[in-house]
Amino acid sequence: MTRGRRAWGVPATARTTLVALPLIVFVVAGLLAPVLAPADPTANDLAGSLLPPSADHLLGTDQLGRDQLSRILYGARISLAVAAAVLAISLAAGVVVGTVAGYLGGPIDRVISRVIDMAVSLPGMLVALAIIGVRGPGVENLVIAMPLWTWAPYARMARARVAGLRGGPHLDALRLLGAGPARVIGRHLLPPALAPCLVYASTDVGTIVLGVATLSFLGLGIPPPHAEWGQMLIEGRPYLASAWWLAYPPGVAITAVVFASNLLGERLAGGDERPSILRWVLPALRPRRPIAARTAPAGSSATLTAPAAATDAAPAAATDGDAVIRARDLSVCYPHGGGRRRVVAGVSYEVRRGRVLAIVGESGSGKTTAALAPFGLLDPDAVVTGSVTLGAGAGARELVGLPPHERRRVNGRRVGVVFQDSLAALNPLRTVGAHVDEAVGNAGRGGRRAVTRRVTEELLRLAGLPDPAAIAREMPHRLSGGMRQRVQIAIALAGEPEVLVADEPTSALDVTVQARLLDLLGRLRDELAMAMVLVSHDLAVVSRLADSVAVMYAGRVVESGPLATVIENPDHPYTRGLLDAVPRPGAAPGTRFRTMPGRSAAGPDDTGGCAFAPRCPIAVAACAHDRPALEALASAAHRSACSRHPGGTALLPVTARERDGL
Ligand SMILES: Nc1ncnc2c1ncn2[C@@H]1O[C@H](COP(=O)(O)OP(=O)(O)OP(=O)(O)O)[C@@H](O)[C@H]1O
Repeated sequence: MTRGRRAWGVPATARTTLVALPLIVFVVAGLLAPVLAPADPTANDLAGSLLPPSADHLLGTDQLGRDQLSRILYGARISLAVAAAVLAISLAAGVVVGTVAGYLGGPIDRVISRVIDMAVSLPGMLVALAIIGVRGPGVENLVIAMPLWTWAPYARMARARVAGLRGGPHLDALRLLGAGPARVIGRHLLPPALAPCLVYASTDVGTIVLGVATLSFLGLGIPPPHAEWGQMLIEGRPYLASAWWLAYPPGVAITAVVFASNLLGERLAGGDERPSILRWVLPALRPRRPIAARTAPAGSSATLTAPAAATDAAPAAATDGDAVIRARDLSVCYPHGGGRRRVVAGVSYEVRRGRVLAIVGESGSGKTTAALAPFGLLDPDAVVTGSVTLGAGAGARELVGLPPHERRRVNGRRVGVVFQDSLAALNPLRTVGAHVDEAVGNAGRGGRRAVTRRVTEELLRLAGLPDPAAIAREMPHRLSGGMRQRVQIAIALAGEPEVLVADEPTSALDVTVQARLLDLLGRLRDELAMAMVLVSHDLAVVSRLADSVAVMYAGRVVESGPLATVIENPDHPYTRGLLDAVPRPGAAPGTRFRTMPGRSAAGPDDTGGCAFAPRCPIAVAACAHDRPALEALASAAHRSACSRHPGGTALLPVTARERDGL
């Protein structure tokens, strides 16, 4: 049966309420006990002892003449208050400890995980007995003793949830916004960690109520004369045969609460019905109709289109010497088998204001790593070397090796990033508006709530989203993929960045939405004169937007230059292979696109010669051991790393400046 549907004509919410009804009744009864109870639950009346149920005493009286109904009502108050206190402590301690362990990972996580394992394996009731045995019975000691074993399952659940989220693009996006660990944990990891714990807590209510009753039954819980259900059970036990109304009502109350809490927990865990916070956390469990974008349709981006004019001609906003980002000899290593393995080697590029550099290559060629390395967005164990300068003159900043607190002043302000997986990059718990508000605040462009929201709506409008006020109130999963990418663009624009990095921004979208998004990026580039780095495996996509291109293979740039030159006169056999695999204008109907044989080589240092040689149709023996350098061709800006130069263009001598730039 589909979740949320009616069974026997009863809606899911009504069935959940029905299941939870005994719990709800006792919570309300406990809260209203001073109003509802007909008598003082501790007032003795020996003349009226052991009276059976009657109109005066609906549940009779006990051996001291105390009204049983009043004691049941006050018993609910005490049992559920202790359960609430124990749950609050266990939840808070467990979720915080588990979240910190899951977030930090490494040795701290391992130590905390062992402690959690030990706490879970302890016989909880024995621990509570030992502590109460030393400290004595009483509400306070119960509240101290019980969380000592009840916190551990929450910690385990929270740790598992956060460890699963730790490496996600959503956290990369937050780091990019300049969020510190406290903000990441507090705002973005605690809520999802809390969700499964809340489901478990609904079951735990019954366990704790039963535990309190058991301890009271053993004389170690709530001491007399307090009305407590376990206490009432022990007092009624000798009268089971003669005065059944003493032991049965508290027994029924305990059973009802335990059953209701277990059934409720089961329903919530099964996803049949969720309180609102869980609905935010697990949005995928409900079928949703994405809101359709209302922007005008555009043409397909599936064909390769060379720019009309040679792309050396800068857009109006750009002037020579406007380089906003310059990477020199950028390399990235990861720990590997006791040593290090380079995955990107000696990459150099520069992008000027109002220009777009596309980094293209097959999967695993290192394009994302080369594009994100300057901004500290790789895994923490990545070792980045070389130099990347952001800006020019007095505002220039070296990004490689920037300490985290200084990086926070760059990311989200001077640099914006659009990630490939828009759903993963956005927090499913927060509205679109909250995401953009945060980016606006971080960029120092916010103010009072209403002012920030106005800026947010302006950014959403700039990103081409219709009805920004309504979109701001939506949750990310309610939007289509194209709209979520526009939200990411709005977030990236919040700091009016000098550089926008878009990592495969359109690869999950259909061609029409892809084309609209690329047009939007092109418009923003022109209007805001940003430098853009566009990462893509698809030359057809980049041909729509890029001015220059760097083709990467096995962690190295193998060809670079103005887009029109590279497309019309490719030199490297790998670039030719990429071009042969996409539709080109003027291709005869029925033309078959060729795919390159073989698979991409693993890394830049895996072979002594040209990494592409094993797949190259024109390789000669020397290619296997001589690694060709990136050399300038007929135009100094067009460079290729192939010793055979199948483009047939003459080689120019390379100056030191040219060797370092595009
Ligand atoms: N955390 C990591 N640890 C070790 N190696 C990594 C790590 N991240 C990436 N790599 C390696 O770096 C190389 C380049 O990866 P990268 O993601 O930059 O490639 P890509 O060209 O962007 O591919 P894709 O389009 O599939 O993302 C790959 O060989 C990849 O396995």
